[in-house]
Amino acid sequence: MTTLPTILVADDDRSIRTVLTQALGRAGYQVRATSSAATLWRWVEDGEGDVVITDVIMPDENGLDLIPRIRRIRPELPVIVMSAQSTLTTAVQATQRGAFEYLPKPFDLADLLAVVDRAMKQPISLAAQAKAVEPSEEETLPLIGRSPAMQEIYRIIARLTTTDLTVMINGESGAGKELVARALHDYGRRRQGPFVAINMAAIPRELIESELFGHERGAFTGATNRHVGRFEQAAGGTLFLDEIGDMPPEAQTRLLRVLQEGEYTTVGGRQPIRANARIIAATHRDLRALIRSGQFREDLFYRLNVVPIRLPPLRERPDDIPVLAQHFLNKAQAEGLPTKTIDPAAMALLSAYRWPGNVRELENLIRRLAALVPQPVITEEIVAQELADYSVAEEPASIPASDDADSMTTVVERHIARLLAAIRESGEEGVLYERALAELERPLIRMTLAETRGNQIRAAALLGLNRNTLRKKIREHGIGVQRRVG
Ligand SMILES: Nc1ncnc2c1ncn2[C@@H]1O[C@H](COP(=O)(O)OP(=O)(O)OP(=O)(O)O)[C@@H](O)[C@H]1O
Repeated sequence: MTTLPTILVADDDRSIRTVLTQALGRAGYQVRATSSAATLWRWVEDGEGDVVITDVIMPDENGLDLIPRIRRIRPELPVIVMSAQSTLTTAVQATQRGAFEYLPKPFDLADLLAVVDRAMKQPISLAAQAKAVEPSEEETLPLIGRSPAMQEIYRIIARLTTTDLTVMINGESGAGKELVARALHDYGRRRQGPFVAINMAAIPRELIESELFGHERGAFTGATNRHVGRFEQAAGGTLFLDEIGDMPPEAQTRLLRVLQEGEYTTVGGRQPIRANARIIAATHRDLRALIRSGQFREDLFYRLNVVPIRLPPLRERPDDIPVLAQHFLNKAQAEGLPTKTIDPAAMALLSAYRWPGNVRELENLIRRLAALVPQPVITEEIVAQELADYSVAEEPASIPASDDADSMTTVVERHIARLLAAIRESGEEGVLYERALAELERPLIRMTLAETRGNQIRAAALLGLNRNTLRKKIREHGIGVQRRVG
C-alpha cells in the first residue's frame, strides 16, 4: 500500500484546522494539524510531511520566522503561508523568506487545493534552489489597503521581488500607480539603485526624447550643454515611465529600439550606451484602443506589457476607504495638524462616494478636513458639505447644467465660454487649458490668502498645497500679499 502524501497544518484557529483537514482529506491527502508553531517544528525536524501550510500569527511563534528555519533543514519542503494580516509587508516577507506561496485570508478552498497541488508537483531540485533571503527590517507600509484587489497587487509585487521583469500598471489618475511602481522598486533587486520617474504628459512633446535619452551639446537649437537623460540617471535602478500612452511616436520608436537592443544613443550622439534600467510603465488610458487608432505601437506595447497590473479605482475597493482615511488623518496629525476622528456616519459617506480623483482626492479631502474643521470629530454634515463643494471644482462636466445664475457651475462655465470665444477670435491655440486654470487659480489663491489674512502657512494648509508651491504660484500670478499686522 502506498502512503498518502502528508500535509502539515499549523493554525491556532480550530475551525480553520477542521475545514482544511476535511478539504485536504477529501482531496486525497493525509493531514496532521496543530495549533502551535513548536509542534509544527517538531514534525518538520522529524522529517514528516510533504507540504506545510502555516498561519502567521500563532501563540508561541510567528509562522514567518519559521520559514527560514524550515528551509535550512529541509529546503525541499514547500511552505504555504496563510495570513489574515494581509499587508504588503506580510506578502513580501513570506516570499522573501522562501514561502512557496502566500494566501491572504479568507481564501477559496479551491485556490488552496490548487496551490497544494502545485507544491506537490514542484521538482525537488527547484524547491531546494529557491534560496531563503534574510528578511529586510520592518518598514512603514508604503501601500495601504487590504481589499482583495490590493492583496492581489501585494502578491504580484511579492512575486516580482527577485526579477527585473517589465511591468505595465494600468489605472485611473490618483489610484496609486506611482506608489505601486515605487513599491516594486523598493522591494525589488534594484532597491539600492535610483528610482527615476518621468511623466510623458508633463513634458513638452518635442523634449521627451532628449529628456529620456539625453542630448549632446549642440544637438538642437538651445542645446547649449550635454544633458544627461533619465535612462542614464536610472542606471542600476528603475525607470518609471508615467503616462506612457502620451509618448509621441518618434520617442516610442526609440524606446522600442532600446528595449530590443539593450542600448541607446543620446540625441545628437553616436556612441551607443548600454541601458541598465528596469522599466515600469503606467497609464490611465486604454492602450489597446490607442493601438487601434494608430497612436501607440503594438510592438512596443507587447515589450512593455510583460507583467500587466490593473490597479482598480478606489470606488471598486470601498473597503479600503476607512483605512486610507485613517492613514491620511494620522499623517496629517504627524505633520502637526490637530488630532481628529471621523465618526461612523461620516465614514459611511466617504465609503459611498465615487472618488473620481481616487486616493489622491481622498488624501486631499482628509488634509483639508484636518486643517479646517475646528471641532475634534468630523461628522457626516461636514463631509457632505465638503464633498458637495469639492465636486463642482473636480468634475464640472458631470454636474447637471443649472438654470440658477448664481450656481458656481454656471459661473465657471460662463467664464470658460468667454475664454473660448476670445480664443476663437484671436486664433491663438494651445493656451486654453493653462489660461482657464490660471483664471481659477488666481482668485482661489487671492481669496484664500485674504481669508488667512496673508498667512501663507495657513493658506497652504487650507489649499492642500506645499508652501513652496504656493509661494511660486503667488509670484507667478503676481498676487500682492497683504501682510498680517500685529
Ligand atoms: N494604497 C495607497 N496607500 C497609501 N497612499 C496611497 C495609496 N494609493 C495612492 N496613495 C496616495 O495617493 C496619491 C496619488 O497616488 P499616485 O501618485 O501613486 O497615483 P497615480 O495613479 O500615479 O496618479 P497619476 O496618474 O495622476 O500620476 C499619492 O499621494 C499617494 O501617496
